[in-house]
Amino acid sequence: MTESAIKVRDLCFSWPKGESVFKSCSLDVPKGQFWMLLGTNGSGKSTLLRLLAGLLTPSSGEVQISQPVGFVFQNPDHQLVMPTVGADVAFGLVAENLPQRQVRQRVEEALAAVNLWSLQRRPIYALSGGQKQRVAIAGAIARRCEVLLLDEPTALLDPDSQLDLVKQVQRLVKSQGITALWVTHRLDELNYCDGAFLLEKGQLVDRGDPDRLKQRLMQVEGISS
Ligand SMILES: Nc1ncnc2c1ncn2[C@@H]1O[C@H](COP(=O)(O)OP(=O)(O)OP(=O)(O)O)[C@@H](O)[C@H]1O
Repeated sequence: MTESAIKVRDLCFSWPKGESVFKSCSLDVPKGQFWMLLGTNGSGKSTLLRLLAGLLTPSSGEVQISQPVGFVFQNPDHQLVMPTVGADVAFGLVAENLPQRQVRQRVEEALAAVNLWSLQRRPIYALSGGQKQRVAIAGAIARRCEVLLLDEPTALLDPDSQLDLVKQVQRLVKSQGITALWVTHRLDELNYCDGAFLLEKGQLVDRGDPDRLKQRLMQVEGISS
């Protein structure tokens, strides 16, 4: 049987004022695969990612996720904190207290993995939106993250950069054995993943083959292929 990097069982979650988001949600993401999470506005996609990352605590149920976990937000300006590319990736390693030489090596490897090695000294403000998202991903790779959670990482990117980023993550999953869960509204991004979940009002109503889910959503939205 395939090993799961993310395993959720009977997850329940309500906001403090009592608004229930998940009543009994269960899912598995196989290790080393790239899965996407789709659903209408307010269906609970971001809340689920935050529960998986441990940023929110379930009311009940179980979340098992391979550690360490990296999180990529919709807006990279909310997570890049240092003045230059190399310094930002290195900043994520501070807690590990590694020797300087090892930090440098990990930063260089991670930036090479996202094709940004030559921009190590570039100020963050001088990067495009897509390059900033790749710096955020490099931060997770430098920390040797087993799982990458990406919350609409292409929402603020132009169409070419959107597809570049999704292809980049597909390559990383294959080359580094990372498991990725990517939230999106864009059906063309489904062409790059191994599987997808469809969330409706906190319930997983479909899961599996991305092409089938794409067809289903195109019918709902009245788009012809
Ligand atoms: N901080 C919060 N406090 C209370 N309710 C919240 C909070 N954040 C989100 N919600 C509510 O939780 C539900 C799920 O929201 P969530 O942001 O997870 O949906 P989503 O599927 O990611 O939506 P979108 O596609 O619009 O980003 C919604 O009803 C939303 O109004």
